[in-house]
Amino acid sequence: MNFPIEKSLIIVGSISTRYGIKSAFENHLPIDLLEYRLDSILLELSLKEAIAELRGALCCRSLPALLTIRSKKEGGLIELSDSERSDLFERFYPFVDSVDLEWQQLSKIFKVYSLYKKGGKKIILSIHTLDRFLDLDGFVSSLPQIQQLEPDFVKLAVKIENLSQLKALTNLFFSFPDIPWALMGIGDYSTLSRVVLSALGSRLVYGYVDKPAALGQPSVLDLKESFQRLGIIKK
Ligand SMILES: O=C1C[C@@](O)(C(=O)O)C[C@@H](O)[C@@H]1O
Repeated sequence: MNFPIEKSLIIVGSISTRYGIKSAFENHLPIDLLEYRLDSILLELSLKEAIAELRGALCCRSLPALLTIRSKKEGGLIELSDSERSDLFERFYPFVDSVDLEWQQLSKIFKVYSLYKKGGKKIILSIHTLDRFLDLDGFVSSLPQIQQLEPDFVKLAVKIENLSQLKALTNLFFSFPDIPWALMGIGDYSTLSRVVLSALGSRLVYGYVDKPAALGQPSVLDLKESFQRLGIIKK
């Protein structure tokens, strides 16, 4: 299935529950890409059940799919070893169109990156700081290494506690205009940050399909309503 790489703003719908797997294709949601948070889905289903349900949904998908399996260190919801995560990423490789990998943990599952990259699937390299704002200087110093890996998107999902932090994040667009950014805030400024950052050029914006996957994450329906009202996307 084709990843909508040509779109300037890609709306990603996060699915975290069994209900979400079942309902996503039936509802006509304003989504360009479905994110499957397997670490969250595994709270409700056994591994065997989750694999069966997800494969069933993905083999006849009508929207491109993104696979995310976060470890606890990356803000994930269940404890999975690096080899368990690698195994799951490999099993679902034929059924998804893109993958989200945490930059700081990449060396532990580098073979997953190589597999997806060689297969031409889209790669999102992410950094999450769910409980604090990012050390921007530290991040900028690691940008050359990140760029060497040629990710399709560089994603930052960080807690924003005041407007100066939001402003600091927006500076990345002007300092590094050639990077395909996916920038978003978590917490009280979650929705405002997604509106501002999407208007300025963030390529991916996340909302939830079934339940919030992060503090303050808006629903995809709320995002669409705000974006249309403000003229960020057409009605
Ligand atoms: O990294 C992200 C962004 C996110 O944390 C959000 O804030 O919308 C939601 C997660 O499911 C996704 O993997």
